[in-house]
Amino acid sequence: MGEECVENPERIEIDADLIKSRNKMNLKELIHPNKDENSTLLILNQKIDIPKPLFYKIWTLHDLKVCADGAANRLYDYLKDDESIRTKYLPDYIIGDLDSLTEKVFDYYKRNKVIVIKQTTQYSTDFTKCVNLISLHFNSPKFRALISNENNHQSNHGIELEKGIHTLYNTMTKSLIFSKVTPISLLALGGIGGRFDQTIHSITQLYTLSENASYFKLSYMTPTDLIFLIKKNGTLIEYDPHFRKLCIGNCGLLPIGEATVIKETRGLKWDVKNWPTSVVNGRVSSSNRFVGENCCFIETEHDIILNVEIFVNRLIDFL
Ligand SMILES: Nc1ncnc2c1ncn2[C@@H]1O[C@H](COP(=O)(O)OP(=O)(O)OP(=O)(O)O)[C@@H](O)[C@H]1O
Ligand SMILES: Cc1ncc(C[n+]2csc(CCO)c2C)c(N)n1
Repeated sequence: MGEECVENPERIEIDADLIKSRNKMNLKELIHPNKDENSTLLILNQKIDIPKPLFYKIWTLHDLKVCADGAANRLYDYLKDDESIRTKYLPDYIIGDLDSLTEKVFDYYKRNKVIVIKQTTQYSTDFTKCVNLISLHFNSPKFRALISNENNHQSNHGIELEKGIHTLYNTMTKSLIFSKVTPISLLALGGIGGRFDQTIHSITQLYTLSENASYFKLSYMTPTDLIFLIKKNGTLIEYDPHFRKLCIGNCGLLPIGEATVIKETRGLKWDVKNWPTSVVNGRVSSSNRFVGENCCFIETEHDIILNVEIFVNRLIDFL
């Protein structure tokens, strides 16, 4: 069958019941995780640049809060207005090689009983140290026991200094039955749009977690976008019509990891069928948008990255 592209009106009805999709997701749940999942807000080392009420709300909606190294400086600075606020928003963990964490911020969070774990390896990023830590936190009773043992406080919480977190993680995954693991909704702030190597590394994490630790549902929130991975073989993306109308703008289907074919989309302004897409040949569905009243269906031959423009000033009204 040849390729097709049709231009739809601004609103169309999509009958979700008629769509056979392997995966279903709700757009809002990327920010407001479902209560039956474990959830983590991961703060990466870039200036926090979203409205404060939204940040506070997102914070309270997540079970666990983790700062990657210098991200703790960013959190500390973001909450500079009022000391009492700062003590309300203490992360559960700070982890990294601790090269960017300032002494003042290190002392502050240590004093306030935040668990600070040093990992010196220069063969993984502080981001991946965080990801391994988050999985251990939720899935390893042994790790939790190590952390809660007061005797370990002075010795990096009993975690070997170079790459202990990776060793513990690798041991744990050997006995982890993935299908039984409670999904972890992981919302990362920062990581995109600053340094380009870091940005690309962040994108690699969408693919590698989907492949190797699929219980993670990772997405990035920036001041302009939500960015996440759509698995191959069909995903139905659902949303509230008002949420779409007020909080959502453009979207892009981005074959960053590999070229693919978009088998079918239903509910985009420009819906396609059998549409080859690749970064190399320059055929990418950018500046598209959701026109399905309450859902959109996307089916691709390989995993693909989706960015959805968000209006951060309005999000708070829907959380
Ligand atoms: N400029 C940036 N743009 C995007 N993401 C960033 C940026 N700086 C840091 N990050 C993210 O925050 C994490 C923690 O930041 P940190 O400064 O500790 O970086 P790092 O892992 O030590 O890398 P490097 O030593 O290359 O700066 C990084 O692993 C990365 O995911
Ligand atoms: C081939 C190769 N390229 C780069 C690095 C450097 N590196 C990768 S992750 C990291 C930690 C950042 O905090 C550093 C320094 C390496 N080890 N191997």
